[in-house]
Amino acid sequence: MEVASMESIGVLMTNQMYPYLEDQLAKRFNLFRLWNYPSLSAFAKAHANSIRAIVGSTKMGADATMIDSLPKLEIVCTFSVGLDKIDLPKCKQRGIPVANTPDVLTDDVADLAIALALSVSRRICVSDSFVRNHSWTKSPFYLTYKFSGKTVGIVGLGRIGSAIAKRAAAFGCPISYHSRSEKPDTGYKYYSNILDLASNSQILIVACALTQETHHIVNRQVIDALGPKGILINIGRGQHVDEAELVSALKEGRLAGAGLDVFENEPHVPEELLSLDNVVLVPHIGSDTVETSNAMADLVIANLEAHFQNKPLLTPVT
Ligand SMILES: O=CC(=O)O
Repeated sequence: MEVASMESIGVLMTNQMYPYLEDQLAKRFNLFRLWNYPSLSAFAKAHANSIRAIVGSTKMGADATMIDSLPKLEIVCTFSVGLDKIDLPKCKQRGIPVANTPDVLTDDVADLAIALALSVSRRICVSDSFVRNHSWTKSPFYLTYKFSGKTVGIVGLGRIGSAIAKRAAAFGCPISYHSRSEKPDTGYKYYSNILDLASNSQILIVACALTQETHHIVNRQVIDALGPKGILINIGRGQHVDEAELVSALKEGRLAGAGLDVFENEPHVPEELLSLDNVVLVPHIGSDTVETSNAMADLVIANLEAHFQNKPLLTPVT
């Protein structure tokens, strides 16, 4: 099928993501924007039979209700590596392939994990404010803590976890990890139990996928095992961490600090975190660079075009 003949194919974007992606989709397909409709049911009533593809994101994917309301749906693509907003069993049951955007974002997310670990350890954000608000003219900044050489524990040694490990190793950090199964030939120490990983780490970095098994994988026990000198970094999903427990631990000095890209109820962040000097908070920007966002958008388009040309998907979720 020629690219031009795809113009009649109905594609539903679930929410506003990235203008370049939206423009490219609109150029190639018959693009429907869900946010222009009062509700999914109002949209489905008008256009259910037109939609052959969904493009979702970390904010809104494709849940069972959406999938069930689109009888002609053939493929779900997500502008993300994470699949937690897609009902995968439902897609499987309907024989609907799913494609995400792995690999192209790995470097950025791993870079951010290290940036957060450095920022928390060295209090980069607080010391930046210290200069801006002229405090430096009155006193020197207080001493912070070293990052190089700290023991780093990684939860989830997939593509992103491995990229974080590589970077942390370059800082002279001994690396350990926890995952469902031991990975052969990594040279990193494996812990089958996250509590043991946390007890043996000074910095714990969450980099696994969000599933039922990993929901609140960082709970009070894990936080206490990491201990009052420990730092937690989360570039996975907010739901990996019991946020209420994290807030209490930080307030009570049972944890030294945290660097968070993700939150349980994004974009809402617990008020208590906002006044703490020992946390660095960023708005789920792990892959949000121009280069990577473009690459992710191109991958979404390439997967859709492959599907509608009966070619194999570039990055199918298996
Ligand atoms: O959170 C970002 C992603 O899943 O790509």
